[in-house]
Amino acid sequence: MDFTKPETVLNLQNIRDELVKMEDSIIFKFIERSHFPTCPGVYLTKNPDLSIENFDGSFLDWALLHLEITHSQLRRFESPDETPFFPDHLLRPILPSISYPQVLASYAPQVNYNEKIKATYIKQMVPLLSKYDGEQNENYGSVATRDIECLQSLSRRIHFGKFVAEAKFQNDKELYTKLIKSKDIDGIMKNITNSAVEEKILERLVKKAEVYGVDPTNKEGERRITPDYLVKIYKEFVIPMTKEVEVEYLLRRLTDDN
Ligand SMILES: C=C(O[C@@H]1C=C(C(=O)O)C=C[C@H]1O)C(=O)O
Repeated sequence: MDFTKPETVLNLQNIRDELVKMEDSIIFKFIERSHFPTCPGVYLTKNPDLSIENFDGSFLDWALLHLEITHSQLRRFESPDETPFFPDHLLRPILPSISYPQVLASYAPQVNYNEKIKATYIKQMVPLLSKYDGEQNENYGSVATRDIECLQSLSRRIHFGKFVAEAKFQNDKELYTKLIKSKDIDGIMKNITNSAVEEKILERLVKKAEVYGVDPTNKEGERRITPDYLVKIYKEFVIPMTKEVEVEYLLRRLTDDN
């Protein structure tokens, strides 16, 4: 997929192929996170054991914010497939700007699910991915960097729903215009859903987890990335949030004459 070539971007099969490629990246980042315990202190705002001057968020928030500031100067967030967690803190790139052809509606950057993605990752995914429940202060930096890798991959995957939605809108403007005009959210959700594609994704994840996720060195009682965990994460969190992004993007689509 080449974001300078719109015809490659809005081809639904190309988009689906891209989502398949992201599975491997997400699984390998989950495996990296699985080497550490839950480390709840990383996510605690105003953690008394980890006070950060002039900052009242969590250690993870501080690390993610400062990485995004640097990445914004490297032009990361000019790319249409990147959605920042701290959009109000970005800086201008030090590299020359790339004028990507407009593929998505002008409001696309405002469709930002990262707060929900972060909350879901911390509350629902970390307990499944981490090796055991507990602290490991000496690894706070490693845990935060692994979490950021997971969050950025999950964010890119879920916000790819904007490309899926635009492709589906272009493929059937009449249907979606009618549904959007009548604010038929259930109708939009029903029509963007492709259960066969979802089923195929979950079946493939089981196979990949069996191949990639098994760690023979795991001690008794320690968790590891099992096929069930991966399927649960995708089925209950990743796919539903991707579809929410699709619906939110489509609901505003008639406000833009792109
Ligand atoms: C991404 C798509 O839209 C929906 C979301 C999917 C997902 O998040 O994996 C898969 C199929 C659809 O229900 C698609 O149609 O490919």
